[in-house]
Amino acid sequence: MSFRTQPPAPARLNRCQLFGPGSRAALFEKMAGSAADVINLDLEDSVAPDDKEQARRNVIQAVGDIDWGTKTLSVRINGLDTPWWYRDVVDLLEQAGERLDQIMIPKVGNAADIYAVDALVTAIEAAKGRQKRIGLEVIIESAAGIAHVEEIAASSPRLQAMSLGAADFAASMGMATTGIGGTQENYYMLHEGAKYWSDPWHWAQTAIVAACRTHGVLPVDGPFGDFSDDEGFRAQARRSATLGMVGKWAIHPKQVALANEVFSPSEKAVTEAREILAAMEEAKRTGAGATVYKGRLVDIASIRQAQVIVRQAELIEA
Ligand SMILES: CC(C)(COP(=O)(O)OP(=O)(O)OC[C@H]1O[C@@H](n2cnc3c(N)ncnc32)[C@H](O)[C@@H]1OP(=O)(O)O)[C@@H](O)C(=O)NCCC(=O)NCCSC(=O)C[C@H](O)C(=O)O
Ligand SMILES: [Mg+2]
Repeated sequence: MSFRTQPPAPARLNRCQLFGPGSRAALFEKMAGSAADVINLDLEDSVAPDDKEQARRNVIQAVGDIDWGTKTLSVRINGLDTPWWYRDVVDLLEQAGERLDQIMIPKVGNAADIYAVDALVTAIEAAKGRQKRIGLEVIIESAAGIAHVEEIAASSPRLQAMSLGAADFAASMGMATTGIGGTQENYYMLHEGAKYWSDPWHWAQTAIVAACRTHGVLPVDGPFGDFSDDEGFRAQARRSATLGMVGKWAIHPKQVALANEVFSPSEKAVTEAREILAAMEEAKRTGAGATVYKGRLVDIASIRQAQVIVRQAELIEA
């Protein structure tokens, strides 16, 4: 480990973030009753321009009126290139109750974007005497966002989570697809006449995970657009989990169970992780730094790997 140790990410569940348009107030109770760990009430791209103000009013009322249980409650504001974002922040922080946990900033391009929102949030919190410090989460969904991903991850102590927004990311990068996440038909290698599909989201995901892990932020996979394709969602989510992401968005309620399934370690994985920790305790007792578990090497690094799984299981059990 470097002299500068890796800060822990927020210790809370973030397996699924369920989105719903702020203009569809009838969905809010259903979202609150879902099994998602995080709720994102949207003021941005799922809300038509003419509905922006009503959606903002709906969301402000819903923050206080609905029982959100123990979920993390987040509101996605409009982008900083629009005329709506400052009013989203001002009205939310002046009028919404203390139940609000986070503001999600879309399409961030550099650390200054977060600085601007942080400054506004900080001033309103002080002016209004808000007791709970609002967290921030961001979406990396542009060429600039991924180019500046590390400075964005380091930008504010308020920053809790960072998601990859595959739809806007693809558009900004000029990718030849209208698919939102998942396998892309034309992204393949050819070997002896057979096609082998590769993952065009992989490099952006690993850049996000590395930036997040360096600065103690939760890395999250964004939307999977085809909500009729459960296996496609599972495959995408499993790749994200393998890379170190902690959860995935749901843009339809049927995706919540899929995300929770993939981002909760299986009983078998938890048992193995606990057995590895026990094996290493035993090795330590005998003065060894490495031992054999089920025919394979485990050493001190294996303790850190096993702890990732055990900590996640403990959060779920709590
Ligand atoms: C995708 C939808 C528009 C589909 O809505 P609908 O046609 O109503 O779906 P169903 O009829 O299949 O609904 C079945 C039941 O589930 C309820 N429902 C629907 N959506 C939600 C929801 N989000 N949360 C909770 N419950 C929901 C329906 O009311 C039905 O209930 P019942 O009648 O009692 O059985 C819609 O799901 C939707 O609007 N989804 C969210 C869209 C959204 O928020 N998009 C923004 C995030 S993705 C994005 O922005 C891209 C990203 O930024 C990027 O760039 O990648
Ligand atoms: Mg987007």
